[in-house]
Amino acid sequence: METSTLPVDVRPVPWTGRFDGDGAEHRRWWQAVSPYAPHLTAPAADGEPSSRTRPAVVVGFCSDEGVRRNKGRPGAVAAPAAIRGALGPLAYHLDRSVFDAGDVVVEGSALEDGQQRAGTAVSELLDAGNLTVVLGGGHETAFASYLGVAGSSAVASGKRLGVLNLDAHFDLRDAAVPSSGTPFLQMARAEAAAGRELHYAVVGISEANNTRTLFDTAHRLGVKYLLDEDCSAEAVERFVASFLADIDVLYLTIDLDVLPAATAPGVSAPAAYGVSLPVINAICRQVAASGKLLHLDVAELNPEFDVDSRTAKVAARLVNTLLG
Ligand SMILES: N=CN[C@@H](CCC(=O)O)C(=O)O
Ligand SMILES: [Mn+2]
Ligand SMILES: [Mn+2]
Repeated sequence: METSTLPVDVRPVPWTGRFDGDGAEHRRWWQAVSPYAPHLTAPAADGEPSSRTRPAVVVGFCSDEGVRRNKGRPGAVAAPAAIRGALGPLAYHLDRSVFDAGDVVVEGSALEDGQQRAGTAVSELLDAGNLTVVLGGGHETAFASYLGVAGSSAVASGKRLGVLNLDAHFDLRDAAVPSSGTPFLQMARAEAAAGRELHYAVVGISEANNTRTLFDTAHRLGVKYLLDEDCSAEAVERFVASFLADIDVLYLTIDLDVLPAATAPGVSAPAAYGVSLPVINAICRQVAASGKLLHLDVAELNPEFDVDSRTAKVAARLVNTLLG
């Protein structure tokens, strides 16, 4: 049997959850997810599957080095296991297969090496016809995701990429070293080096938690954004529809600190205001229905501060919505 050659450090371990029976009518995520092997997800002979049905492959990115460098609260290194733990018991109503490719682990301060390896894994999985799902990690996960998406044949062949970030923060810091606060400026620079422009939009920006210099950078780069206080269901729907209209493929990144602290306490920087879960979930439905979703990631879960696993459960629910 063909085995995976992906550059992961930890092979997938069995998922767990409640057992109600073996039949499809009892199926939960833990019973549906299989370890990834390339031959299992090979594209059908009759062409490319739609993004609504193509197999999804989960990769963990175990890292909080970016949060540590950004002076935040470390702990996101344990998030991939916590999100899998919250997804496992959920009822499985999906029209697609889901595979687990294991984890890329950032050893010590070797963040850039981990981002490169995760990027290589994502590119390979995308080119094999899968929808890729990276479970971070601090928001330094986003640059690993970007490397994977930018290295895919979809983007190399000229499809217009959009990056949609659900986040209280721009993460456009101009810092000497990459961190969880820098990934989108890194992307803008990488896109410019490739002769392209970064199409970057953010929903949920907290004016009080982004300095003037971050707003200036956002304006200079042409970033589209909605402030948290302006996130009515209607405004968000219009904003996302207009962003989706001008791109071919979407990379969606969810920084869980976009949600109010009561909904998502388990993050490095909990939000005093935040965007409500129904609005964030509606974006996930809209994105899933668009058929443009190429890749997604979920970042910034910190299990050390996660009261009753609330934030992990929210992350699992959003992934379930996006893949369902
Ligand atoms: N990824 C996190 N980014 C935020 C964190 C803000 C904070 O710790 O207060 C940022 O750098 O702006
Ligand atoms: Mn962020
Ligand atoms: Mn944030």
